[in-house]
Amino acid sequence: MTTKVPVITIDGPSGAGKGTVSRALAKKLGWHFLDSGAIYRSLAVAVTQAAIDPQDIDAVVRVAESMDLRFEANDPPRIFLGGQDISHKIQTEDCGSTASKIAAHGPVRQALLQKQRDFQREPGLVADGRDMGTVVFPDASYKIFLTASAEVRAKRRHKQLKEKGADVNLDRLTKEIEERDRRDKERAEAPLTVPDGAVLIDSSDLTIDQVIARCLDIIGGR
Ligand SMILES: Nc1ncnc2c1ncn2[C@@H]1O[C@H](COP(=O)(O)OP(=O)(O)OP(=O)(O)O)[C@@H](O)[C@H]1O
Ligand SMILES: Nc1ccn([C@@H]2O[C@H](COP(=O)(O)O)[C@@H](O)[C@H]2O)c(=O)n1
Repeated sequence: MTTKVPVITIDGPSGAGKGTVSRALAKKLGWHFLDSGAIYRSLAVAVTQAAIDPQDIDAVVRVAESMDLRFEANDPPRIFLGGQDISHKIQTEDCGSTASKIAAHGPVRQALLQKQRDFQREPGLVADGRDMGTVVFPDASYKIFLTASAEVRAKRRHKQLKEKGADVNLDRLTKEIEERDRRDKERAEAPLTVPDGAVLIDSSDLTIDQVIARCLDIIGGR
């Protein structure tokens, strides 16, 4: 008999707090954490560094299949591409935007599918992304859809980037995030949507700790 490794999926739009909450939950539970967006962002870095046209899907797929990614679960977590620390490079909105353009293509998503599923290891996994509950882990034990108003999400992202020393303009950032969300929702392949059976949490008026408490309630305080 095989025992299923439990998975909690947290999907939602940009800046809803998925990464923050997923990481905290994984730490509380002593489970693994998958930041699937970081995989798409790393591919965007790899494609840019190789001077490949993001529209050349065959070439992007080849990079996706061969890229050597390593995650280090430090605080903050670090990510290495072929030994190069790209943890800072993947954080820009430009990188998020390129990631979202290449993520719209089915063959690219297919090339990254197993890399994400490999994170499902004992004792459990908290997986953050856009299609965790719909495509990557459709049999997840618990599914959460975390959202917040577009205005709140843009302000959060603006504050986050400013704190990291980035020179960002709120109006421009709001437009870029709206454009990325629209692309993620409207694409034909694995669009961002509320998975069947997911519990919706709107974090617009909740603190990070309140969101974590709600998630723990949903999974029965495991
Ligand atoms: N409930 C909250 N209240 C206030 N700030 C929050 C809340 N949740 C998250 N934040 C802050 O918002 C910023 C974005 O959060 P986070 O990176 O977790 O979002 P995300 O959903 O993972 O976004 P993306 O999908 O674009 O990576 C962070 O600086 C985080 O600390
Ligand atoms: N499961 C996922 C995760 C991410 N993407 C795409 O990557 C972009 C960046 O993701 P972040 O969570 O790091 O902001 C995102 O906008 C999506 O286009 C995805 O398609 N599927």
